[in-house]
Amino acid sequence: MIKLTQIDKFIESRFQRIFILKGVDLTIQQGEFVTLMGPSGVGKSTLMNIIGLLDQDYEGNYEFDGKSVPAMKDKQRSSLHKAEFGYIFQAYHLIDELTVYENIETPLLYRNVSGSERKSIIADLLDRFKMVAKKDLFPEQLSGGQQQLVGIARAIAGRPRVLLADEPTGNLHSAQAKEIMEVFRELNKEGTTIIQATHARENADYGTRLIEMLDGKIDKDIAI
Ligand SMILES: Nc1ncnc2c1ncn2[C@@H]1O[C@H](COP(=O)(O)OP(=O)(O)OP(=O)(O)O)[C@@H](O)[C@H]1O
Repeated sequence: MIKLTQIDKFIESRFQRIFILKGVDLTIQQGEFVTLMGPSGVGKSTLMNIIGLLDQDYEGNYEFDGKSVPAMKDKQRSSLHKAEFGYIFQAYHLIDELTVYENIETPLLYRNVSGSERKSIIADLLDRFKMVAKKDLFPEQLSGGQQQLVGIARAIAGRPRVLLADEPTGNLHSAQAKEIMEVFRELNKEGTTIIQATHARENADYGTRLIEMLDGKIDKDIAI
C-alpha cells in the first residue's frame, strides 16, 4: 500500500545540507498498525507528513497503491490525501467556535457527503465514542481525552484507509491514553491501517510493528 524508497529530506543551510531523513526505505501493507519511536527531532513527524501527502519536498520515490506520488499532479495528490488519510494530532486541532457535532462534520462537508448521510455517520460516531450527550458542547467544555476522541471521530468520519496519529496521547493522562489506544486497536481490527508516532513505549504494544528511528534513518524494524 505504502512504499517509500530511498527517501531523503534535507534543508539547505548556507554552508551545508542538513538531512532530516536519509535513505529511508519503508513498506507498509494495508491493515498494519505501525508505531514510530525515537528521540525528539529524529524525523518521525517529517516522515508521517510525507506518508500523509502533506509534504512534497523530498527526494526518492513514494508509491501509494502502486502509483508514484511524486509523479502526481497537485490536484490528484490532494484528492488522494482527502480520500485515503485521516490525521490525529497531539494538540487536537479542533475548531473552538464549532460544537462537537460540527467539528466532526467538517471533513464531510469538504467531501460533499449528503446531509442525511452526514447525520447518520455522525450519529454512529457519537454513539461509538459515548459522546451523544456532548454533541452541542464546544471543545473547551470537554476534557482532554474527550477532545481527542472528537479529534479521532473527525479523522475517521470520512472512512480513511490510513490513520496517521502524531503523538496522539501526548497531552493525556494514562487512563485517557489507554482509552484512545483501545479505539485505535478496534479501528485496526476493522481494517484501518494505523501509523502512530509516540514517545510512550506502552502505546507501541497496541501495534503490530515497531520502527525505531535514529538520526533520520530507520534503526530497528520489529514485528510485535
Ligand atoms: N521546515 C523545516 N525547516 C527546518 N528544520 C526542520 C523543518 N522541519 C523539520 N525540521 C527539523 O527536522 C528535525 C526532525 O523534525 P520532526 O518534527 O520530524 O522530528 P520528530 O521525530 O517528530 O520529533 P518530536 O518527537 O519532537 O515530535 C528537527 O530537528 C526539526 O527541527
